[in-house]
Amino acid sequence: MARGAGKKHWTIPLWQALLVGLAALLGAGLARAGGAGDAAEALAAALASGATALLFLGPAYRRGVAAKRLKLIAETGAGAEMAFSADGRLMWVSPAIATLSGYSADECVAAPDLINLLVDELDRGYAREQCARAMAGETGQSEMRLRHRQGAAVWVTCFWRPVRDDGGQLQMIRMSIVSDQARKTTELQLLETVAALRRAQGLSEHYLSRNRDERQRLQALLDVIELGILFVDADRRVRYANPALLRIWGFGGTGEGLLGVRDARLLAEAMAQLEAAEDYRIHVDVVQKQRGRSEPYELRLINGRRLQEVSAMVTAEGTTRSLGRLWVFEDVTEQRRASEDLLRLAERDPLTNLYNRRRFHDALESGLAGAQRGQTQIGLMMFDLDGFKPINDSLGHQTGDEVLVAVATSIRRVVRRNEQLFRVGGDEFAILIAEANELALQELAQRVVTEVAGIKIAGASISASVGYACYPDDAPSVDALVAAADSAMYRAKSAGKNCWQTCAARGRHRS
Ligand SMILES: Nc1nc2c(ncn2[C@@H]2O[C@H](COP(=O)(O)OP(=O)(O)OP(=O)(O)O)[C@@H](O)[C@H]2O)c(=O)[nH]1
Repeated sequence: MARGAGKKHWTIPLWQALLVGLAALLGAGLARAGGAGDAAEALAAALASGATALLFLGPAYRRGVAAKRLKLIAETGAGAEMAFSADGRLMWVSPAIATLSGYSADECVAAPDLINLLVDELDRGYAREQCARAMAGETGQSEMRLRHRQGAAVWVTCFWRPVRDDGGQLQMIRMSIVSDQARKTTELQLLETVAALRRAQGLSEHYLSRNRDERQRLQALLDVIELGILFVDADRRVRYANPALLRIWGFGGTGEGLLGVRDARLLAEAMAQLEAAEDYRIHVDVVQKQRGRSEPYELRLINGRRLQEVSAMVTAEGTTRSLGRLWVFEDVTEQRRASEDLLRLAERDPLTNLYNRRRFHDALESGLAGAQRGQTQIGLMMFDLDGFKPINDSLGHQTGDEVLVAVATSIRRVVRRNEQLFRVGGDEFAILIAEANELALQELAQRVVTEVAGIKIAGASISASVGYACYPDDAPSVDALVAAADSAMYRAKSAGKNCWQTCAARGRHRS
């Protein structure tokens, strides 16, 4: 709207306007009007209707009182009141405009462009549109931001309506401006809170989804892994069991089916499958009291399978509070079988399945060390087949093999618990006898001679020459003992074979 015409914002004398306004109020019914906005409307109507209303006024003193009241009503409203002429000039504005905008009523009336002065840059275009509507005689309201003199934006709602004379002619436009700042601030705070909540919700959904993905990956891992995983909580109830655990222990159902089951029930089911069940129960009691990771424990099942078990207490992050215990079981049957096969290959003679020379030396050393510690005697008996080469040559290598296997089988039958049998060379064997005594050695030597001589294969004549010596009486070391037993055996060969001899120092001869 265009600037006001004069310096003052009243375009007719104040006394005249107030009195005319009061007359209009009386005429229109003040009781219906009620508020400051209506008072301003009445004032505006008075401005429009001009001096004719003066006809209804009373004495001079009453005029003065009414004018003061009307002025008071117009000037003390919470919002600013404005009156524009029909051609858009600001004719009057109440002092409350200073509270809203920081500009005095005089400054507003004098402003060359009221919108530029009062309205925030962002809303100026909108304000001009609204003005054009008002000028076109529309009634309406619009929300916009004023720009306070001190820089802050102030949200307001403007109510505007045309004021017409009795003939319908546009006399002026009346506008009320009410501050919306408090409501807007609350609204903005609310919006910010909602936005913050949405952000928080988005974030938590993001983490939830990440968590779900993480769980899926972990679940997939635990489902395919061959290790049996069992988690038992601090109340000793199952919280998790993966499919491999059910397979390994032969537990029926699913992992969910075990949820909440007491660990004692699982232990009982496990113990029913174990070879040394009581040992395992003791082991479980011991590790339950340990905080850290337990040592691997090997379990032998009655069905021949072997399991390895490790467990560890799980504590709450950053504390020592126990959340329960994680048990991991691995079926090591195949691994053990493979390593036992390797060990057998390394220690045993593949033809006779007797311990080989390598194992013989190990056993000899540990046997001598044991005898030394226990102050006991250990005996070494060596025997070699007589005329084995001719058997090979005449009957074939295959028959020779059969003879070797037959010798191993028959001598294995005559050795006792404290005696170990070895094949130390082609047709050469040894027996290590712990806690040996002379009589037992002689009896064993004779049994060997007799057993070998009794073997009948393809009409071959089979016999053995046997010699023995003892530690520490005949030899003080491993090498010396081997040499002494060997020499006794050769003495038996020299003595005609198919007999036994002890070492030369003792001077014993064939039985
Ligand atoms: N069939 C077979 N023969 C073997 C094996 N290992 C060694 N031999 C043979 O065993 C024979 C051992 O011969 P000797 O002990 O020296 O000869 P011997 O005829 O027994 O002579 P004496 O011991 O003096 O009676 C050799 O001919 C070897 O080839 C084997 O695994 N299988």
